[in-house]
Amino acid sequence: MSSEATYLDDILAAKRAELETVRPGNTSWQQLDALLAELPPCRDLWGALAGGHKPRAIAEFKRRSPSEGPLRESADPKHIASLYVAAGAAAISVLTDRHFDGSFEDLRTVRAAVSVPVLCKDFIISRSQIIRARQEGADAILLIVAALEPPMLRDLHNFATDLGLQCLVEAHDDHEVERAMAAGAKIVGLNSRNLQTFEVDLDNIIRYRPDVPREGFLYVGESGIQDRKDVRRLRAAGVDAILVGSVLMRSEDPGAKLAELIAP
Ligand SMILES: O=P(O)(O)OC[C@@H](O)[C@@H](O)c1c[nH]c2ccccc12
Repeated sequence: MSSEATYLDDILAAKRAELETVRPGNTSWQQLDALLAELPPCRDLWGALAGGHKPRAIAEFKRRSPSEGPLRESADPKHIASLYVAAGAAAISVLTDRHFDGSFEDLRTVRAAVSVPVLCKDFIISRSQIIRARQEGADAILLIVAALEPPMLRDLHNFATDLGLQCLVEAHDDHEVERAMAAGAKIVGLNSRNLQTFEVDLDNIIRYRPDVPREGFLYVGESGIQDRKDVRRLRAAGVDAILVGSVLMRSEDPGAKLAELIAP
């Protein structure tokens, strides 16, 4: 990790402070088993992304973002999620972090409104957050390589998997892709947005595609996707799925925009 303080560092510091006020204590495996027995099984993100016409779409519900500002602040998650699914979304990502005006309420609302897998989009640095995500109805979580030292990334990946969650593991370059796979990631995301400058470079998604084997892994292109031309380039490069948010949330008709993006 770089020594310069970045936007990611700021969010992680806020997250640590938040977690300290929660003091979850240690949950025993017995307690966890009891908890899991009460919860519905997770929906299969891998299965949703693996089949059908590529790239599959993970459509994101995001009210605002530090990089883009307000997108659709008073949006109704149930309505937007239904539009996404009708337009062909394979899965839905929901921001739950407060820097994005996200919440677990949004996650629960979306989970109840659709039958596709729902990804909890947050800055996860602890087991307690993973338990919470599972309890709130997440089918999958995001783990960010740049936010976690290798042993922690592996531990959280294993822990989430034990709870039945699938992980989208996010990298920004070839080194991080390697770390993701070393931690056991099968669904690898390449985030085209630079976390320091917020600049987006879709070429990075294409550049690092060869670093992830086509068999046994899925490769997800994340962030900055704007139009059909972008999607066509990513499709030609062999990207399995795209994660797209801002352009949909800003659109007058998010469903129509998604359908246009992923049309064959
Ligand atoms: O809104 P965009 O540019 O279409 O990007 C979606 C998604 O990739 C982005 O929200 C994202 C990717 N990784 C993250 C980590 C945390 C918060 C947000 C993100």
